[in-house]
This record gives sequence, structure tokens and C-alpha cells, in this order.
Amino acid sequence: MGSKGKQGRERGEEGLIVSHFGVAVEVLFASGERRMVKVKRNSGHVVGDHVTVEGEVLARLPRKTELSRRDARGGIHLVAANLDVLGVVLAPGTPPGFLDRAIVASRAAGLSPFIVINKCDLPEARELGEGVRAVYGGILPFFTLSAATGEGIAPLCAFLSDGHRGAFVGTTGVGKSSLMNALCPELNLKVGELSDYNWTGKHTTTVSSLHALPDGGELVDTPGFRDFGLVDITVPELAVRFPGFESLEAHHCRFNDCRHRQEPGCAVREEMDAGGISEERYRTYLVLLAEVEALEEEALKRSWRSNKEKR
Ligand SMILES: Nc1nc2c(ncn2[C@@H]2O[C@H](COP(=O)(O)OP(=O)(O)OP(=O)(O)O)[C@@H](O)[C@H]2O)c(=O)[nH]1
Ligand SMILES: [Zn+2]
Repeated sequence: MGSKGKQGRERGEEGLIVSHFGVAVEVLFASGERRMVKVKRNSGHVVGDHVTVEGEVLARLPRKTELSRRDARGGIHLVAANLDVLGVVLAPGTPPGFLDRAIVASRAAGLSPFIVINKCDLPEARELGEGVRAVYGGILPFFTLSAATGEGIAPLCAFLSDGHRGAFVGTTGVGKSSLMNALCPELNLKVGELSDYNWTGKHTTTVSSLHALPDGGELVDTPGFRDFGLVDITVPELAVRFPGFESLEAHHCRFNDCRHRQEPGCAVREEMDAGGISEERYRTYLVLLAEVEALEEEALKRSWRSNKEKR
């Protein structure tokens, strides 16, 4: 990215958007200086964007990654740019299938996922952790911890301090705010009061922000993201990025769009017969595949209907 700046095409001082307030962003410059710059409400700038600033004019530099979420009406919103890792947070009660979906969505967005089992001060969480570790422990970075007691936080700090910029996803109540608080003490998020906070109509001031961690690394806190989660995954993404299919170096199936069911020359089925992919993982894949197919079909029908209405 530095080389782009040298082309002289972009003038102004280079900085990083560290907070977004809807109508203004806070930019952090290399000098350490921070400055507020006004933006239009839907200017498309997000936290994590590298920009050049000349007076009140912001120019965005190319993004490495984009993380998006889907709102209650199905609209897609960009949440943050240039993250390299995404922590999928689980606790007792997380619905089955969430972890696989989150991993696939994260990989599809170019972010390396890692797993956090929170609430390990509770026996149910330790049990959950053992089960998850047995399947995913060899595939992804894995942390069992308690945001409440601080147990197990240090290894996660060490991981993030290795130059990573990340965010957390997880269903409501798994402890994402608690975890953010445990990792960046400056933050002081209102744990358990967030839906209240939105409900009272303060949502227009919702701020997303990027925090430097005391030991290194950065975390993005995006209140909206907590409630809604990732965008839907697609069948091709699932077929390539399903956790457990890593032993397939590239896509070696005979058909490019192989869904790994009964297609001839399917590398996934061959790998399963050879013992490289467990039958359990494969069965889980088939269940998720059927779900994603059904969702895609529904979406297709909806768009046909709305096209008909328009005509
Ligand atoms: N026992 C235990 N409870 C925890 C832990 N971490 C969080 N909690 C509790 O779990 C509840 C939810 O925590 P939050 O941090 O608000 O969870 P969240 O994922 O941010 O929730 P949303 O904002 O609704 O998405 C709170 O009552 C916390 O006190 C933990 O490590 N152990
Ligand atoms: Zn296949």
C-alpha cells in the first residue's frame, strides 16, 4: 500500500480510520495525531480504512479485506475493512451450525477465523470446549477462556499481539462485550445493556471503533455486528471452505462446481474413503449444504416474484 502513496496520485497525509460516528470519522495519522473529518452519512468509509486526508477531503486507499453483515431486512452493510482475523465466540447455548457458517463466511471474506470458547468457569462451557477442540483444534487457532474470571485470556492476547487486527462474532449473550472489556480495559462497554442502548433510540450515535491492545494487535468493536452477524454464505463458498476439507489442497473434483454429493470424480468423497476427512464432518457438511441450498432457492423465488411485480 505504501507504494501506492509514492505514485503521487494520492496527495495528503495518510491515516487510518479508527472511529466512525455516522457523520464524522476519526483518523489516526502516523505521527500519532488524531483528527475528526466530516463525512456524508453513507460515504462508504468504515473503520479500518486507510485514507489520505487533504483538508476536509478523504480519499480511500484500496482494501485488503471487507467484513459485511446482513441487517434484519436482508440489506448488506460493510462493517470494517482490512481485518485479517475473525474470532468466532461460542458459549453454552450457541446453536449448532453457527460455527461452521461463521468459519466459511470468514474465509470467504479473506479473514482467518479462530475459535473462542467463553465462560469456561462453567462446567457446560468446558464440556463444549472439549467437543469443539476434538473437531476443530487441529484446524484453527483455539482458545478456551473466561471473560468473567480472566482465566485463559493471556494466550489470546499473545495471539492477537502478533500483528493481528480482528473482531469478534457470536450469537447474542456469548460474551463478546465482556471479552472486549477483558482484552482492552480502556473500553468499558456496557455488558448486557446493549440492546437497551439501541432500543432507547441512541442507535444514530452508534460508534464503531478500532482499539489498540496493550500488548499489541488491534480489535474492532462494531455494536451493530453483534446483533446481526455475518452475511449468508453461498453454496460454492461452502463447497470449498468448509472446515474439515483443508486436506484438499486445491479443488481437485472433476467438476468445478462439485457439491460433493454423488458427482463422479469427487475429491472430497475420495478423501473421506482414504480417511483424510471424517465421516462425521462430511455428514455435517451435507446438512449445512442442504440448508444453504434451501435458503438460496428461497431468495431466488423472492427475486422472481419481485421482478414479476415490477413488470
Ligand atoms: N459465567 C460467565 N458469564 C459470562 C462470561 N462472559 C460473559 N458472561 C455473561 O454473559 C452475559 C452476556 O455477556 P455479554 O458480554 O453482554 O454478551 P454479548 O455476546 O456481548 O451479547 P450481545 O451484546 O447481546 O451480543 C452477561 O450476563 C455476562 O455477565 C464468562 O466468562 N463466564
Ligand atoms: Zn466434490
